[in-house]
Amino acid sequence: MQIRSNSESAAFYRSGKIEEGRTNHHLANLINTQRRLILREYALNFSVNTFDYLGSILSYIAIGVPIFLGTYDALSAPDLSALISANAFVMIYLINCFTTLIDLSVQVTNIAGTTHRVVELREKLEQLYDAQQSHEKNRPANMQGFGWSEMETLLRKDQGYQVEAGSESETEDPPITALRVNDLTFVAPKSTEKLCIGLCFDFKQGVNILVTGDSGCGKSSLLRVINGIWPELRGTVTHGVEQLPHRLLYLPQRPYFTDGSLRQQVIYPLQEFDRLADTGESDDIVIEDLLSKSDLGHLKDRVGGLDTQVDWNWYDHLSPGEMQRLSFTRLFYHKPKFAVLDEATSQVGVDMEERLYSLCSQLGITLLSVGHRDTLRKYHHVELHIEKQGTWSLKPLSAGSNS
Ligand SMILES: Nc1ncnc2c1ncn2[C@@H]1O[C@H](COP(=O)(O)OP(=O)(O)OP(=O)(O)O)[C@@H](O)[C@H]1O
Repeated sequence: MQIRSNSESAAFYRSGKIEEGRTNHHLANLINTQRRLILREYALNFSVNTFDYLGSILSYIAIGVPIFLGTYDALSAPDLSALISANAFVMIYLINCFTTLIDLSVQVTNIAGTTHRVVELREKLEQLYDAQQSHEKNRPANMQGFGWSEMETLLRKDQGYQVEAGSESETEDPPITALRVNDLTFVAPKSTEKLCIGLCFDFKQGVNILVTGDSGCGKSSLLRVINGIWPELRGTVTHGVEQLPHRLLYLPQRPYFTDGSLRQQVIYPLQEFDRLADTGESDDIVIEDLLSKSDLGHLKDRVGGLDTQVDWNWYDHLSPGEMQRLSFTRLFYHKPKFAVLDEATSQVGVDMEERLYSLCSQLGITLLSVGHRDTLRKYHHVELHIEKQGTWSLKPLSAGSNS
C-alpha cells in the first residue's frame, strides 16, 4: 500500500532496490509469524483429527486389551458383543463431545477478541461524548463579553431569515468571535513535552491572525487542538460559530480531494444532491468563474466538463500548486465567514498568493493562517508566534495598523 501510494516519490529517490529489500523483509516477517502459528496449531489439529478418524478403532483397542487378558472370560458371546457395542458407543460419544468442545474453544477465542475491540470502541465513544458534553456546557459561560444574542441574529440573517427593518443589529453588527482560546496548554500524542503553554487569543471577525514559528514547534498541532482532533491538556477552546462550510472552513496542510467529478471537488464537503435540494439551481457559471480566478480554468477542459466522473486519483493528476489553488476554489465557493489555512499557499508563487489572499479579503473571509513566508504578514493583522519551548507571543502586524 505504502509503495503504491508513494511510488512517484520513491522513483525520484531511485530507491526501488531499497524499497524492494524493505518489502521483502516485511514479507519474511509475515511468513515467519504465519509459520510459528501453523506449528503451534499443528499439535492441536493433529490430536483432533486423530481422534476424529481413529476414534472408532481406538474404542475397539481399548476393549480388546481386557478381553484378550481374560477379564471378560466369564461372559457369554451375546453379553460380550453387547459390551463391545456399548463401549464403542460411549467412546465415540465422548470423542464427539471433546471435538465439539475444541471447535467451541476456537469460536470463543474469536468472540473474545471481537468483544474486546467492541468494548474499546464503546469506551472511546463514551469518552468523546463526555468531552463533547463538557465542551457544550462551557460554551455560553466562557463567552464573557461576547454578544451571544447579537451573534444569533447575525447567524439568522446569514441563514436568510428576515431581520426587522430599523433594528439595531441591521446597522451595527458586532464582530463575531469564531474561537476563544483560553489558557490553552497542549502536547502531541504519546509525548510529555508541552508544545504551547497557557495560550490565550480570540479569533474575531475582521482580524486576520498569522501563526508563525519554527518547524515542529506546534503550529499545525494548535489547529488540531482547536479543531477537537487532539485533546487539550489544560484550558478551553470555545467555538462561537458552527463548523459548517459556509461559516468556518479548514484547509489542511495536505489538500484533501474526494473521488468523483471536478464539481464534487469544488463543492466538497457538500454533495451535488444536497446542493440541488437546497437551491434547485445549477451553479456552473459561479464554479467556472472561481476556477478561472484561481487560474484553473484549463481544468474543466482537461477533465472533460464539470460533471465528468474521472477514474483517476486527483492527487496523481494535479501539481501541488494546483491542488492548493483548487482548495482555495472550494473556499471561495463556500465563502465562509472564517477560514483556517494551514500552509495553504506554500506551493504557489508570491503573485498567486497575493491574488488568493486578496480574493479572501474581497469575500469578507477572516483568516487564521499558518505559514513561514514573510510575504504573508501583509495580509494579517496579528502575528501569533510560537517558540519551541512552549512560550508564545502576540504582536500587531502592518495590515492591522492600515485597517
Ligand atoms: N500525529 C502525531 N502524533 C504524534 N506526534 C505528532 C503528530 N503530528 C505531529 N507530531 C509532533 O508534534 C510536534 C509539532 O508538530 P506540528 O505538525 O504541529 O509542527 P509544525 O509547527 O506545524 O511544523 P511545520 O512547520 O514543519 O509544519 C512535532 O514534534 C511532531 O513530531
